[in-house]
Amino acid sequence: MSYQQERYIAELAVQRACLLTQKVFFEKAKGTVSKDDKSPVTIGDFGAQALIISAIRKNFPNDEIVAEEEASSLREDKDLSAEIWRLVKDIKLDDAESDNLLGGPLASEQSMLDIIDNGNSAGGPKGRIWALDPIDGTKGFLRGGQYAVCLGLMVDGDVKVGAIGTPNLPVDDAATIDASTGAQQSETAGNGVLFSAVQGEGATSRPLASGGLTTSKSISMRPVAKISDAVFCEGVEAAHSAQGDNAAVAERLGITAPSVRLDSQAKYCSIARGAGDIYLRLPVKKDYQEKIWDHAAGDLIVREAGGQVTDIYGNRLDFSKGRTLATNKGVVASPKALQDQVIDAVKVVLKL
Ligand SMILES: Nc1ncnc2c1ncn2[C@@H]1O[C@H](COP(=O)(O)O)[C@@H](OP(=O)(O)O)[C@H]1O
Ligand SMILES: [Mg+2]
Repeated sequence: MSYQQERYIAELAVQRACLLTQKVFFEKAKGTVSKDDKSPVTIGDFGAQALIISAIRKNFPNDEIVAEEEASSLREDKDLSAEIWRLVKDIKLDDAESDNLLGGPLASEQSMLDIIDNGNSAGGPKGRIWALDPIDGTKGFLRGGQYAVCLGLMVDGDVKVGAIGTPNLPVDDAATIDASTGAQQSETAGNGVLFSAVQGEGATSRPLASGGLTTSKSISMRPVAKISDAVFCEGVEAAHSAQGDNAAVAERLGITAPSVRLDSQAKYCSIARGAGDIYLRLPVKKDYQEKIWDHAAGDLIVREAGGQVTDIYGNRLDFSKGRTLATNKGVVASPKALQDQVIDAVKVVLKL
C-alpha cells in the first residue's frame, strides 16, 4: 500500500503548525522575553500539537497518536490556555482547499484541550500510530536557531511516512550550513523547508511556504569518496549527546573538519540532502531512553535518502517498543556505505 494520502495530510498539517510556531516566535520570543522565559515554547508546543492532532483526527479518525505534550497543566492555567487558543483559532493555510482538507479551525478552547490529550497513546507494535513532536529542538527555537515540527506514521511498529518542517533551514538544498551562524531567522527570504518521505518511495524537500506535492524535489545524501572528507553533525546541547565522544569518533575516522551543530531533527534533514554526512548522537546518560517522536520522521527521511540509521551498537531503531526507543542507545546516521565503518569507530571509542 502506498501512503501518499498520509504524506499529503502530514505535510499540510506540519506546514500549518509551522505557521503557528513562527507567529509565536515573532510575537513572543524575539527580543521581548528573557531567555529564561519558557512560555514561547509552551505556547508553540501546545498550539502546534492541537493543530496537527485535529488534522489527523479529521482524516484518520481511528489512528492512535503518541505526542510529547498532555493538557493537564494547561487546564489549570486559564490564562495560558486562553493565550494559546487566541493563536490557534486564527491559523490557516493560505490555500482554502488545503485548509479544508485539515478540517478547518477547531470549534472551541475546550475542544483544543481535549484534542491535545489525544496524543496519549502508549505506542507499541500493532496498528497505525502517529508520533508527533510539535516543537523539537525547543532550545533552538528560543535561540532563533534550528527547530523542527515532526510527524511520523508507524504501521505495526515500522515507520511508513515522515514529515518535518524546519522554518529556519535554508530552502536551497545545496546551501551549506555554517555552524557559527546557526541562528537563521525565518523572516530572512529563503528559509523554511518541508521534508517528507514515504517508505520505499524516496525522500523530498519543498519550500515550506509553497503548497502541495507538485513543488517537491527528490533529495539524497551526498556521495562521500573518502570518509575523512565527511562532515559530521551533532546537537548543540551538550546534555543531549556526548560531544567529546562524538569528536573522538570523528577523529578516529580521520575527519578534521569541525562538527556542524544544529538543534532538533534538522540534523537528519540536513544530512538527507547532503548538507553534512554523518549524524552522531552518542549517549550522555546511560539510562536515557530516546523518545520515538524525536526520531521517527527523521529516521525514515534519512533512510529514504540513501542513508542508514542505527543505535551505537549498529541496530536499527525499533519504534515498536512504546513511547521510547527502549531497546536502543544513542543514534548514528550516515550514508549506507559508510555506516559499518562509523559503527566500528563508535565501538572502539565507547569500548563496546
Ligand atoms: N539526556 C538526553 N539525551 C538525549 N536526548 C535528550 C536528553 N534530554 C532531552 N533530550 C531530547 O533531546 C531533544 C532535542 O534534541 P537535540 O539536542 O538534538 O536538538 C529534546 O526534544 P525537545 O526539544 O522536543 O524537548 C529532548 O526530547
Ligand atoms: Mg523533541
